Amino acid sequence: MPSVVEDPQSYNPNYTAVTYDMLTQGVMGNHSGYYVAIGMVLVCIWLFQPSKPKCNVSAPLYKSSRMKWMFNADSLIRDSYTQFRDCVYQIKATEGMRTIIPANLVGELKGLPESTLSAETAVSEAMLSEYTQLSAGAHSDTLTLLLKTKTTQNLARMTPKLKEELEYILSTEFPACGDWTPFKIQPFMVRTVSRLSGRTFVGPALCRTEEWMDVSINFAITAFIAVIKLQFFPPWMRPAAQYLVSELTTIRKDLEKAQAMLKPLIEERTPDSDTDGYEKPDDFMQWLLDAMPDEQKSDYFIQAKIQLLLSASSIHTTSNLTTDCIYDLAVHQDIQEILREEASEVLENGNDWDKKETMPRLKKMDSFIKESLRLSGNVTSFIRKVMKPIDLSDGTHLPPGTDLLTPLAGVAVDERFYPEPEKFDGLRFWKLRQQSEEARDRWQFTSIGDTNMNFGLGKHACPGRFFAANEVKLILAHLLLNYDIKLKDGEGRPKPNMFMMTKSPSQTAEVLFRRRTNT
Ligand code: HEM
Repeated sequence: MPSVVEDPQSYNPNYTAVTYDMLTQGVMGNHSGYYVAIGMVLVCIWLFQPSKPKCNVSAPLYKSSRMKWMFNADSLIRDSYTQFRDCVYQIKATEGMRTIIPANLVGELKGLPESTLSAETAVSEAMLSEYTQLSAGAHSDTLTLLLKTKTTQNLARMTPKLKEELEYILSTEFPACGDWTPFKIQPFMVRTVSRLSGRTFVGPALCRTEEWMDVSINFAITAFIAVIKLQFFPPWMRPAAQYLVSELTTIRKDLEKAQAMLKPLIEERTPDSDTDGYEKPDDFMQWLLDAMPDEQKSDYFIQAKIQLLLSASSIHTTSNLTTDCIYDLAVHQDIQEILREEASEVLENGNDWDKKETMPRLKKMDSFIKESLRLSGNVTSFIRKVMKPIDLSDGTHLPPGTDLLTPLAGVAVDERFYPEPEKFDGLRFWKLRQQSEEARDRWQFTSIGDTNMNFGLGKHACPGRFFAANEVKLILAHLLLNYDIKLKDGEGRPKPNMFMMTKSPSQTAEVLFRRRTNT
């Protein structure tokens, strides 16, 4: 069994990550013998339970075991895609039948309203929000709007603060690297991204505290374990079985802890907000406070929940990608110098982080990050539930209740969209952008499209992707300007871990860093 499992994330099942160790520890607690016995019975019930009621989609079924869906969804999607790449097909997943929509038809769906094709219902069902509370509910729109407006528009202004945070964590938690030094980068990246994001989300007073980092990092992990445990019980047993899932209590306690940490900070802010000369703090906590109706401004529970959902959506997704980028830099030595040169040119005197044009000018870096995400990103995308009947142009009828996904891992290696798809070409998207005036603004890391679904599609496409791009570029540029990176002698690129539809970079691999002397 691998010692690590998955990627983390948000209240979208496409992103949740836990280690196998965490999972087994979480599942067994201190009564391992007892839980192993119960666990084995449940696994057997679950593995052999009859298929869920079939939905009436007339589309071929790709036959595969549930174990493959659990432990090897990446190959499952790639293999099934090879067979059916331009047709609608179905896969029996752990939670029932999933209808897979090919890239050539997804365009017909991405603009449909929530009342016809729902992302919220699909995510809520997949994350068992009824039990786990993993949903912003009525506040989803506010969260998304603030990410699209305040967070994205203020990126350049926030970047020097993030850089300050990055330098601080490097000086306190990164080795000196006078000579080549092995370092486990994944756990460091989780803490770094949590700190940098925290600086924008809750401000400097809270983001450096271990208590805040602990809840903001672990909320997604605890929730993911809770979902997995609950999934072992058939739906009719869950109202009772929820009391056996200790993580649900941990989730409630984490929300209470977050609320207790946020309350004094919010209280400090509210009375002064209208006073002359009072300078409002510049963070998501304040933007949210300003956006909330008066009667909810002192609802600390809502603020805690939104903050933890924000952390759950952002920390592990972004840290996974940054870790994958480091692994790719370690493998592809030649690209390090190219990206370093670009970074020194763009940052001229090293202090231009607050200029709006700085990040967009890191075009080769942008391409490199997108290529890493193409080959290491999620397995599926566009999780949706059909609410009203839909007829596709190929004649497929999708009745209400149908659960949809797109085969991201297959599309990402389709040679029609990405020539020499298995080859890692850090400048792939940069070269495409050079081809014409029209292509200049396409193929960006944050661009989305029917063959480019790492951030989803349509109204629910990831609103945090510009923030993520900013963070990853900042971290990589800073590391490249200050360190050389390579694999340990005789080792290849660290293998990713697969668990329950999610893929995440190795959490235990070490790569070598050496401080550059000319900086
Ligand atoms: C590399 C990093 C990231 C990846 C790969 C990623 C990926 C995704 C994907 C695939 C979706 C679902 C889109 C859909 O169903 O159409 C999504 C939704 C979302 N993401 Fe991200 N994300 C990342 C970073 C972030 C960050 C940094 C934030 C917050 C600052 C964030 C906040 C959200 C939110 C709030 C949603 C739900 C949007 C909605 O349902 O309307 N994500 N993300």
